Amino acid sequence: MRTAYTADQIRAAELALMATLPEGTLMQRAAAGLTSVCASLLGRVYGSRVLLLVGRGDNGGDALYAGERLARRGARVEAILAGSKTHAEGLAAFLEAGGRVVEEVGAPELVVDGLVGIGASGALREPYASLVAEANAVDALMVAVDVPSGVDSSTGRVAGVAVDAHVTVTMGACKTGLLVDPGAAKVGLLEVIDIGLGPYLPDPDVAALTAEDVEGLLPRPGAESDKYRRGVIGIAAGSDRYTGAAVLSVGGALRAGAGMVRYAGTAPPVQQVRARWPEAVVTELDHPSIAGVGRVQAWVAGPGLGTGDWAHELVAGVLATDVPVLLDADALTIVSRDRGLLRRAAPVLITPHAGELSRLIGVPGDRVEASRLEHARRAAAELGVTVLLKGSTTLIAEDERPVRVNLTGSSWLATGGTGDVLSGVGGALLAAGLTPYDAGSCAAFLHGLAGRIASDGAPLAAADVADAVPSAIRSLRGESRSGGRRS
Ligand SMILES: NC(=O)C1=CN([C@@H]2O[C@H](COP(=O)(O)OP(=O)(O)OC[C@H]3O[C@@H](n4cnc5c(N)ncnc54)[C@H](OP(=O)(O)O)[C@@H]3O)[C@@H](O)[C@H]2O)[C@@H](O)CC1
Ligand SMILES: Nc1ncnc2c1ncn2[C@@H]1O[C@H](COP(=O)(O)OP(=O)(O)O)[C@@H](O)[C@H]1O
Ligand SMILES: [K+]
Repeated sequence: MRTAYTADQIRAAELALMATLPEGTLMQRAAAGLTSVCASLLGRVYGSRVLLLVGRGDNGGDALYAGERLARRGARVEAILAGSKTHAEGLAAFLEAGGRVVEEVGAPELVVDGLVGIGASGALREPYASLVAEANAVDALMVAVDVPSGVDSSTGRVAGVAVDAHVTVTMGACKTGLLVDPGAAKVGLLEVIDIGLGPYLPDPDVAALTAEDVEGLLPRPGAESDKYRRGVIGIAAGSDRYTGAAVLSVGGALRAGAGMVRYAGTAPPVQQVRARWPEAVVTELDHPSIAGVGRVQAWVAGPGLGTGDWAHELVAGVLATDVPVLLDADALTIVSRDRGLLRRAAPVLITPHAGELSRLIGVPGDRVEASRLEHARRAAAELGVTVLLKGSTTLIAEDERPVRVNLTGSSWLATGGTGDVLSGVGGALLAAGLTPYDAGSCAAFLHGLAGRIASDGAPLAAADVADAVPSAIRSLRGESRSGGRRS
């Protein structure tokens, strides 16, 4: 499990650790780690040109001490002092080692962003904002110290301009804002420097599953398994107009290892599902009731279903059962108009994108996008359900638990129908007995990995993602060894 923490959590842990150590030890550890990352990026330190952007706080101190070390190894290190004051000891050490203070960005090979770290709040003020815009435009490697300046370390919010880092060297432990978009998109490669914080860290604010975790959570059939025990999933999706959503959701469920898929829909999607997935047991509905579908261990409702009375009645029927339900797409529109439907004893996993979540909690979509973590948490608490918020980083929120962040995925997944596949994958895992929290996190992980495999750097179609889910599951063992990094 990869874990991340808010600025307050990190600060409290640092204070506890600092009390056990001589003054300045932590900053020297941070600077040593930062120097070693910069040195390996530069390849040859001697003669290289490095620019430090130095703010007024300890983030600037880290940069100055790393600048000192690089200067001692023969780099030509310059610093722009952008704060109203500067870390005095760090500056003295930097100057002593031959570092120079400059006013212009110039033409460095590598820029160290030490403007602000966990002490920042709100949009970058001047002169930082202009300096960041200028430095982003320079053709140089950009290394952010602790956090790319402009990214809120606790939430991932980016209120204005932010450093576009190639590498972020973060101290002690990962910060939440480095994993959550829009901030996560500014991080580049993430390097965590061990400064001895481990024993002082509390329960994490957010967590990300690794391939090893998913491997451990996924059910695997054994000698005693049969199709019913592996989990039967019911899928109420598709409509006369949107037949494809049904095919994709059923495909996701079958490829993710459902023991059996029972599909229920009107004649046109039934025809399509039958043709593409003869494995599915289909029920053609002539009225909106799942009464004749047969026993299932979990339901998926919503993809391509429509939002009229017919769909409303069908979704209400699904939610009236006593099994876990995954609601996606049109079912989310239906429950946002009739939230009472969510009052039920068995668990609900909802899988909205930002627009759907905005309708559910009555917050404008751009605000949800800007503060994804806050709104995923809020929806989970307000609605009493598990929320899987889709997007470039997918979040899984449940009241009183660390939010899970998914680190797999590929921007090529931004194409119609991939969400339908995800609903089937999540539903199959619910039917297999995983909790909504684990089913949602594992589904997001596998779906992201399948997206990467299906794409391999080129466009994909949603059906390819479903087809790649078995490869994703097969690759978990290899990924466990390599750490499952985001591409
Ligand atoms: N503690 C430790 O043990 C260790 C800490 N370490 C390092 O220290 C860093 C934290 O240092 P920090 O606390 O000094 O805060 P930091 O982020 O450098 O600067 C905050 C200053 O910036 C300003 N400012 C705020 N918002 C702003 C904005 N929007 N736009 C412009 N300015 C803004 C604000 O100034 P003010 O508004 O008060 O004038 C405030 O004073 C941490 O990230 C890590 O790198 C490591 O060495 C490991 C050991
Ligand atoms: N930029 C992106 N990077 C990674 N994944 C993305 C990106 N955009 C969308 N996705 C993923 O693609 C899927 C899209 O789902 P959704 O919006 O429901 O589409 P649809 O309704 O067409 O199926 C989600 O799993 C989402 O997390
Ligand atoms: K920084």
